[in-house]
Amino acid sequence: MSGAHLGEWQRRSFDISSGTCTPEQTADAYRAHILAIQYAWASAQLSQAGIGSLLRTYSERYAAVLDSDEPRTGLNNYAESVLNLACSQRNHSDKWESSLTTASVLELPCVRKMIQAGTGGGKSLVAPADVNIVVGQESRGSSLSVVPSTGLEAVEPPFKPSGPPSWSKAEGNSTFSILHSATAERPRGPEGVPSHPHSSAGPLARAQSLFCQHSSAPPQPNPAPAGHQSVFFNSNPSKRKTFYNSGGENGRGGASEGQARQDPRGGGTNFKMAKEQFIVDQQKKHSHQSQRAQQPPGMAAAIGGATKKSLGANRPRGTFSKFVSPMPRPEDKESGVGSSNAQETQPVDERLKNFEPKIIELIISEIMDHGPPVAWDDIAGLEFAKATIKEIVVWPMLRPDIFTGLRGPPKGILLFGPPGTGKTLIGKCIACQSGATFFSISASSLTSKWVGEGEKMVRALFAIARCHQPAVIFIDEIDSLLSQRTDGEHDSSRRIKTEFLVQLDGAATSADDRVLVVGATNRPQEIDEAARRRLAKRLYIPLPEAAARRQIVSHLMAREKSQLGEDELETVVTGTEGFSGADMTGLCREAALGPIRSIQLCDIASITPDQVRPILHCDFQEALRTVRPSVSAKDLELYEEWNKTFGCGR
Ligand SMILES: Nc1ncnc2c1ncn2[C@@H]1O[C@H](COP(=O)(O)OP(=O)(O)OP(=O)(O)O)[C@@H](O)[C@H]1O
Ligand SMILES: [Mg+2]
Repeated sequence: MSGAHLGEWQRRSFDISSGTCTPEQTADAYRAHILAIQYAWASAQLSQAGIGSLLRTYSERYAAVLDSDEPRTGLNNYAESVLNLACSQRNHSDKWESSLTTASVLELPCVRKMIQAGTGGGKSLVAPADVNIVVGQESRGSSLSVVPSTGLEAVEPPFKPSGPPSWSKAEGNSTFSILHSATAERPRGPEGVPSHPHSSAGPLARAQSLFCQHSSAPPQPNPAPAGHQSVFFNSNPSKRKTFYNSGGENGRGGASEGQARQDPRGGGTNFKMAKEQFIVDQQKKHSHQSQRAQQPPGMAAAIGGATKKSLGANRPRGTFSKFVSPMPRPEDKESGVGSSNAQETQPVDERLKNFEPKIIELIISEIMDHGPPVAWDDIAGLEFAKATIKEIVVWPMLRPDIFTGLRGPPKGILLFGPPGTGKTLIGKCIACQSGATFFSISASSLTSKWVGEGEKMVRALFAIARCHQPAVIFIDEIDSLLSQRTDGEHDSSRRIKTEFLVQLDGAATSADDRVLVVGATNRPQEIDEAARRRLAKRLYIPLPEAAARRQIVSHLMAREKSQLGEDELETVVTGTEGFSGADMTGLCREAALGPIRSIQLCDIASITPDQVRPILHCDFQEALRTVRPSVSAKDLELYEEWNKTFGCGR
């Protein structure tokens, strides 16, 4: 090593051994050591044996700092960071305070009007069935939502108002005398007394019993019918949760079931608030998705499907999509909800014992996914790249016993070339055809998922991949993950890069591991030189040649109603020199719109699909006027140049 390097090394070693460093500083120092070793290796300053021993020593020390739970010496603060993150989020375990109180109800204009009307001895201004509608509309900001059509039944089901209510000034407050009269008509309990516990209490108490049924009031010996809950949610969060969780096998079942069970009317009402229905619908959808996600990885391959796994782009998003709160909810623990899931994702392998179950769960549940299969024939042209990939990826995965020693496959492949030439498509095809466990991650999801947790995700990703061998880790747009390291860059992204390099071929990887990293990029020149060396097989994915363009057009036209003669096809092919595969697809899409554009506007509503004319050559000619190639000749030169310098093609 050079003198400067050794000096720096010495300074860091003193720092570490001084005992005054924080765990972060110690981890940084070890990381810097590892980098220095790697650079020394790259520039052949150290022997192979020395490198191996040094890397092993410092990787172990680095790992010890990263994985240790000891707050003084370790960095394993994942739970803490997650808690910090989660603290700023509101979720259904937060306390829920209703803004609707007895006082605020009395302040409502409609109630005031009714009071005045009652005081004035006039008749009711509002029909009983409208009461809840008015209350609902006036209580802005209260979380009330009332379905108007359900009327009074939804407010107070056991009441059966027959005829106009009697508005009397009895008991001082005329507003609630309507309740009093209704109480008299309430169905009686077995003892023949009105079942309402406050039948003899003052009107205010009765009003409270109606509007704040289960709030902070002391426990009631004979609770009011559960029908109240559907309208006036109380401010007690635990009961509210019980309400949501009351139905369904998984403890998160629909509100309707719970409601039917609690409904004292016996006959069972189908009344459901819009919010409840929404929750039930979302839960059904969610349980469907999780069933799909829980399919074991090998199963899809066994049924001929692909094991494409994606983190990010293809995942359905939404409030109820697959977000799993990192904090177990108390009721989940009690009911055992999620325990089966947790068991499935428990680290069963020795190698995973140092990783937090949540990270493993995150990678297994979010990175693994299933998608539509792509065959090698779906990729037009690129014969050399396809043959090389089959040789490196597919065969060694199928016959590991033959591909040993010098014949062992490289640990990393880089697919580079202009945009839209099929790099991602090849990734999908590898996923389907290699029979390996396929992890597809986008670099951005690794860097942004949990800030500061990226390197742990990377370590866990490789550890899980090693447990699921043979495995392929596909990283699309890898340049954003492994770009050149600069002085000004963020510390966390530098740590992720270093971790990646260590994992790609450090002491962490054994020669027998069948974990292949496939990176795809259209900016190969931005990739860090250390990463470039590790992605040993660098394959150029060029623009499609004439034969490939012809294949793309005929492949796409075969699925549509089209009439394109051989000569016409040839003119399309010659007219699309410089088009990428994606441009060709775009051209075909544009041409396919030609027959639709030729339909008269007045006919478009009534025409049947059979009456739409086939796609013709003139549609392609028209489309060629608007679709242009997306790759410039200058860009192409850069790729060619990079391929000549670093590529592995012929
Ligand atoms: N060789 C090809 N054969 C068939 N279709 C192709 C080919 N190349 C590209 N396409 C079409 O173009 C679309 C985009 O291709 P893909 O996403 O693989 O490009 P890419 O090389 O990953 O581009 P980028 O660098 O911008 O990510 C594909 O979905 C496919 O429809
Ligand atoms: Mg791509």
